[in-house]
Amino acid sequence: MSWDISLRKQLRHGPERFELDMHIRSDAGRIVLFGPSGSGKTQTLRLIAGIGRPDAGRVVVAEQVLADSASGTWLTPQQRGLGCVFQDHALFPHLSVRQNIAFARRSGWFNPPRRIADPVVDRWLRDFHLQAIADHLPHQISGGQRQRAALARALVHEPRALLLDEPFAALDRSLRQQLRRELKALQTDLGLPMLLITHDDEDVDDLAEQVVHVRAGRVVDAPRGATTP
Ligand SMILES: Nc1ncnc2c1ncn2[C@@H]1O[C@H](COP(=O)(O)OP(=O)(O)OP(=O)(O)O)[C@@H](O)[C@H]1O
Repeated sequence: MSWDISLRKQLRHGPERFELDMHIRSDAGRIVLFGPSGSGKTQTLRLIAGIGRPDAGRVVVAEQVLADSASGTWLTPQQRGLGCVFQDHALFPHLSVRQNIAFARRSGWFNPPRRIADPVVDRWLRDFHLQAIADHLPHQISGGQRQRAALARALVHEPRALLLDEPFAALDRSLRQQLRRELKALQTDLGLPMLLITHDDEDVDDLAEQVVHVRAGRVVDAPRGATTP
């Protein structure tokens, strides 16, 4: 089983409450979480990644138990070995593209040297067509190149699965299509389970092996008129 997720959490913001009660069991390589704004998609991804604890639940990814409230199992985000690209996970602005990718390979907090030589980093720079701008800082490159660099950084430590929160947001249509193709090929080649959040029908059509429709913190049957792959 690629994904066996069961999460319950109550979020409070002043007088408002939000109940997340999310259950996903699937063998699909590429799952898309699809639903309106505020329906709980990002919270689900964060809890799978280990950023915050559920009130109760279980996270099993690629047969590995990453969290299980019944047995008290709790792996930290680092121990989970997941590759994450969140909307707010910007690249480090003071590090070059090469250093940003290399950073994910290091266990300490020291910045990698500017001229770091690492064949694994070179491989991902090559695969994501980033060699020419490897020594540029994030503000010196395009949005598409930044997205590619963030994906390369998520992949460089050979994660057991990929979690992507709107990875193509803010890209133009042709760049989205190109990155979708690259991501799909990569996922197929590596056999890496991938869970992706999107609002874009074309992402759903092109990428989803399975669409999980989310409403008000829960999985629902495909609503009438919803996109199906
Ligand atoms: N830190 C928090 N404390 C309390 N409530 C929160 C917190 N973060 C999010 N929420 C609430 O949880 C609900 C789900 O938020 P979430 O970010 O998961 O939605 P989403 O489906 O990813 O939305 P979007 O598509 O706009 O990114 C929302 O109602 C939001 O207001």
